[in-house]
This record gives sequence, structure tokens and C-alpha cells, in this order.
Amino acid sequence: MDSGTLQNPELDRLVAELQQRSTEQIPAIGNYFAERAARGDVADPNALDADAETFLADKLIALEHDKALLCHRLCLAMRARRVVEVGTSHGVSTLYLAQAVCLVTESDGGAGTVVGTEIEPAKAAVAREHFRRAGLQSVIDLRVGDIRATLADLEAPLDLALIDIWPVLARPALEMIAPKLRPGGVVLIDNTEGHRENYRDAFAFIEDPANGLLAQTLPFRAGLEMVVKR
Ligand SMILES: C[S@@+](CC[C@H](N)C(=O)[O-])C[C@H]1O[C@@H](n2cnc3c(N)ncnc32)[C@H](O)[C@@H]1O
Repeated sequence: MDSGTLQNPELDRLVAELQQRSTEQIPAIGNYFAERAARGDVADPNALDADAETFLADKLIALEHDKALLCHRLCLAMRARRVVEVGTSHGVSTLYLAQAVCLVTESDGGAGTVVGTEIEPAKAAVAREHFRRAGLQSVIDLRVGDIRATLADLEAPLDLALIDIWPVLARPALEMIAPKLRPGGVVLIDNTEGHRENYRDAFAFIEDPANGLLAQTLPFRAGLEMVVKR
């Protein structure tokens, strides 16, 4: 038995194919930002300009397999059935989350949903096709638009959230999600070590005792923040 899989051969093939496509795009993304910096035209990761947004519009930038697998295993451990994903892109991490929620509801009964959100309609359309291929579309509520509108009416209590979006959006996402997390609920935030400074507003929120959160940076590549509601 392979402990690093979702133990569904078709789904494992699909996520491996998408992870490979995402990995292959990374050098081009690095080159784009390096070339701009070399021209003295540094792209601000906290305020992407139109050129950077156009360049990134078709890039997967998927959550790496090891991090996505942790999300999957945590959903199972927590028996998560209300999950939110902030930043869906082509839906790679959504597939891991949705399969875990399906396993929980199949074994424990009842219903479950993964709410995803993506601002680029073309990316959302590709994500929907992946959900359909995986047979997971019935548990995914993909909302197209800006998180500040699409996540304004999240239904409580939430079990788990994954924040995998530009760092500047982590704070507004936390402001909408944290009050609706159940005690023991978890938020995972990608790249918090690699972009610590850009996450300063998010950390100010996490460290405010009024919000009842505790955090630890897990030692994945570029860091993965695990935030727990007390
Ligand atoms: C890092 S990618 C998400 C990757 C995805 N979690 C996966 O594993 O496949 C971040 C995504 O957030 C989207 N995004 C950026 N700003 C957004 C906003 N204001 N509202 C919703 N989505 C946004 C981007 O278009 C991009 O596709």
C-alpha cells in the first residue's frame, strides 16, 4: 500500500498529472519575476499589476503534493465536512479536500461541502472539468469572483480552511473564516516562511488574543502555517 496517495488510482493519476503540469510551469514563473526585477520593474507580490496578473492567469501554482496530502489526512482525522479553500486555480488542492470530505460522509453519514473560490473564470472552468473527471463535483461549491464577495456568507461551523492565495489576501480571508471556525478547527496557510513579511497583516490577526488562534509553522518547503482555533 502506498502511504503517499489518495488510494484511488484514477484520482491519483489525475492529481499526479496536474502536479506535474504545475511543476513544469514553475521555472517560467521564476524567470518572469527575475526578468522584470533585472529590468528594474519589480512586481510587487502584494499588489500584482496587470502584466503579472495576465502572466499568471493560466498558471496552476498548485499546492504541492505533500502539503495537499497533509490537508487530506487532517480532514480525515478531524472528520471534516465543512471545508473552505481560498484560491482554487485549476482545482488541484480541491480534489484532495473533496475526496477526504467524501470519505468522511460515506463512512459517517450526512453531507459535506468544500467551498472553493477563484477570481479567474477561465481557471474556474478548467477546475470544474477536473472535478467532473474525478466524480467529485457534487461536494464542491466553486464560487467565481473575489474572495471578499464569494466568502462573505460562509456557513458556520467550519472544520478546516486552506488559504492558498496571494499573501495580501490572507488577512481578509482569516477575518471571514476565523469567527466561523469550530473550536479545534484548523486553517492552513501556504508559504508563510517564504513570504513572512508579506504575511504581516495575517500574523497580526493570528496573534491578536481576541481571535482565539494558535499557530505553528510546519517545516514544508517555504513553510505551511497551521492555525488552530482554541
Ligand atoms: C496559488 S493559486 C491556488 C492553487 C490551488 N489551491 C491549487 O492547489 O490548485 C491562487 C489562486 O488564487 C486566485 N486569486 C487571486 N486573487 C483572488 C481573489 N481576490 N479572489 C479569488 N481568487 C483569487 C488566483 O487566480 C490563483 O488561481
